[in-house]
Amino acid sequence: MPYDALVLVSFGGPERPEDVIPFLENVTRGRGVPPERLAAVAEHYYHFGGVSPINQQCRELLAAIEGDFAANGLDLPVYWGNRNWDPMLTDTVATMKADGVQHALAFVTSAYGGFSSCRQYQDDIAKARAAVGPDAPVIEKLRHFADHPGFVEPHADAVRAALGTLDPARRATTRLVFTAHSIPTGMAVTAGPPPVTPPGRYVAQLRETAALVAAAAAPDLPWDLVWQSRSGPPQVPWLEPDVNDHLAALADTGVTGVVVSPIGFVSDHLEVIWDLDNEAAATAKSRNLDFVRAATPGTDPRFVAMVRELVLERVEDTETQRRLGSLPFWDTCPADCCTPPARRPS
Ligand SMILES: CC1=C(CCC(=O)O)c2cc3nc(cc4[nH]c(cc5[nH]c(cc1n2)c(C)c5CCC(=O)O)c(CCC(=O)O)c4C)C(CCC(=O)O)=C3C
Ligand SMILES: [Fe+2]
Repeated sequence: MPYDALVLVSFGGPERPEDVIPFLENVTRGRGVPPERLAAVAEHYYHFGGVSPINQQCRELLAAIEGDFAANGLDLPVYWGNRNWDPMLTDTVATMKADGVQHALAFVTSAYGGFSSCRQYQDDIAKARAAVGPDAPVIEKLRHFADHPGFVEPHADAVRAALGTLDPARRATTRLVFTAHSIPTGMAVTAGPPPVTPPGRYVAQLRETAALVAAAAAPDLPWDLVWQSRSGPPQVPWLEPDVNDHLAALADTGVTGVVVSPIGFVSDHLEVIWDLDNEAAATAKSRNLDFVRAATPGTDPRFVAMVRELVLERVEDTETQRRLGSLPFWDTCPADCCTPPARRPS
């Protein structure tokens, strides 16, 4: 085993009301997010007592990975560090160094390519290593897992279960609506190694995952891929349609119910429990649409086992790679992949 640790790398979130604003400042520094948007998002966090669920979800995933490694004889310590809030990745990498870790793998809680979901995490790792100094452990990010059965199957089961709660008599007018975080269109068209094939790797992978989940869960139903949680100033174009606009448009065409599946995410963090369970659900209600939100993988044992499989496929030969899709994929992103967006003053 050429690796001596795994580090779980995630987004991070506040766990006390007084941490909400400093957290949001970390997320949006230099990114041109308007102050009104920040104030509105702060309210979403205050609605839940200033506690984002994401850190607790990471603790649970960490414990589940440790349990899975132990049960399968994989002797690899597991660490956890975030981009935006405690435990910050730089502190984690310092601890790893102090513990003698030399060559770690990183599992990032995002399945897809693109700047925010892949390149920025690699930049976070590089910055943390630079801050820790020349003896910092080498850290290699594991591959995109958008089409891994350990990710697709839990999403598909969740869609099936959600559908099961809707009136079967209305199935013919029910629709699957897959969502992911909207990103600026300029970021979408630079997602992937240049020359980027339109629509860019983020959108292409999401479309493929949506198709895989739909085919496994409900091949008879039509589906759409739409976007949620738009941020940024109104004059900057982001991926559209927004899920709320889309639900309203569906209601106008005679659709009676929707299953909303957030395939862009691995756990029920704030953008799921607020933007979907609250906002999108209210939009559906106002249009008389039956609405049910499908669960995210969380600590589904297949998702947890996937992390071990991703580690082992790195060590063993590539024949062991399990995947359901057909987009090109690789272990190591080229250095010029998913170039950073121009920084804007905040
Ligand atoms: C692609 C993508 C993912 C999926 C990949 C991944 O999982 O990493 C994701 C996840 C998340 N985004 C999150 C939270 C936020 N994202 C923001 C802002 C932004 N997200 C962006 C993109 C993404 N975001 C972008 C392009 C921006 C604009 C600013 C910038 O260019 O960076 C803001 C600022 C306020 C606002 O919403 O405007 C917040 C608070 C949380 C934590 C939720 C919790 O606390 O439970 C999670 C998991
Ligand atoms: Fe975000």
